[in-house]
Amino acid sequence: MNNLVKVENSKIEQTTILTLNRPEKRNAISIELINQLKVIIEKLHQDDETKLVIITGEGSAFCAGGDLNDFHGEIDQEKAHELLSQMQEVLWQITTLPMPTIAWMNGLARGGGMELASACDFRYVHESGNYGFTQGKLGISTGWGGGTLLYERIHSQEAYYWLVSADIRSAQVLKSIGFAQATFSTHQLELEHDLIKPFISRSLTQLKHWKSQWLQNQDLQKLKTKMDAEVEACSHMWVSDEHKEAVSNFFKRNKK
Ligand SMILES: CCCC(=O)SCCNC(=O)CCNC(=O)[C@H](O)C(C)(C)COP(=O)(O)OP(=O)(O)OC[C@H]1O[C@@H](n2cnc3c(N)ncnc32)[C@H](O)[C@@H]1OP(=O)(O)O
Repeated sequence: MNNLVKVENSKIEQTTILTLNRPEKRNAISIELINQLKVIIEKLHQDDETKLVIITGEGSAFCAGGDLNDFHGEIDQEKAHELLSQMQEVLWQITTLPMPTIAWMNGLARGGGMELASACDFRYVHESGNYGFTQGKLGISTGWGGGTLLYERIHSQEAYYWLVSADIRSAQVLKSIGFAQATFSTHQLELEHDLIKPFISRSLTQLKHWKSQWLQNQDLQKLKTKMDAEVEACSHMWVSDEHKEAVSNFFKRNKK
């Protein structure tokens, strides 16, 4: 089995780094990748030693969103619901992990890649990347619960407008609207990076306490209900002609 998600555990720093590992597909999330992520995140829920989880991508991209070969345009509403639910469950499990999580966005992100980043507690973005909730241009909405999470991360009117406009934004803009906490310029993720050091210099007990406080501050039951509603809404848009055409245009564009 290919490791579509690489897992590195630093015993000294008690940090686990998950690297999406399909650089040739810009780390698009396939069904197989979802299955691997599910197992890894489940294990982290039982982990009493990890202080910090970092999610990043191999190569030039953080994540190009759902793999449009698997999440293709011809599936029916029920199948779309089933597939979207699987990744929504992964996002939910990431959101509720008992330790802090960082999306280390090493490069561009689109669609579901932005949803995945929204499930993390913090987002640090590469200064040369560009980032967009582009679902709107594909005739759908966010569908993994990441739109709901976006409303938790930035001002609600800003979130609303970003989802409608579906525009692609720079790292600087992400920081200015509060989606990203900071930008970085390095191409290598080092645990001694100034953005990561504050986390690993705290004790496990402190970090778990702050994470639990962070989760208590959100109404998790309501959040889950809203994420479920998002999956349902997106699954109905999945079968629209507009969406089918957008997916077909993407593959035609890539064949040129
Ligand atoms: C609820 C989930 C909703 C979703 O996430 S729907 C998907 C949203 N994402 C997208 O629409 C992104 C589509 N991709 C793109 O726009 C561009 O590929 C992107 C990410 C800007 C990267 O551009 P470039 O660096 O120029 O690379 P490229 O276009 O030549 O792509 C390299 C190879 O990766 C593949 N790829 C990129 N994004 C993919 C995707 N989402 N699903 C399936 N395959 C994808 C692309 O087909 C190409 O493969 P190949 O080399 O032609 O075999």
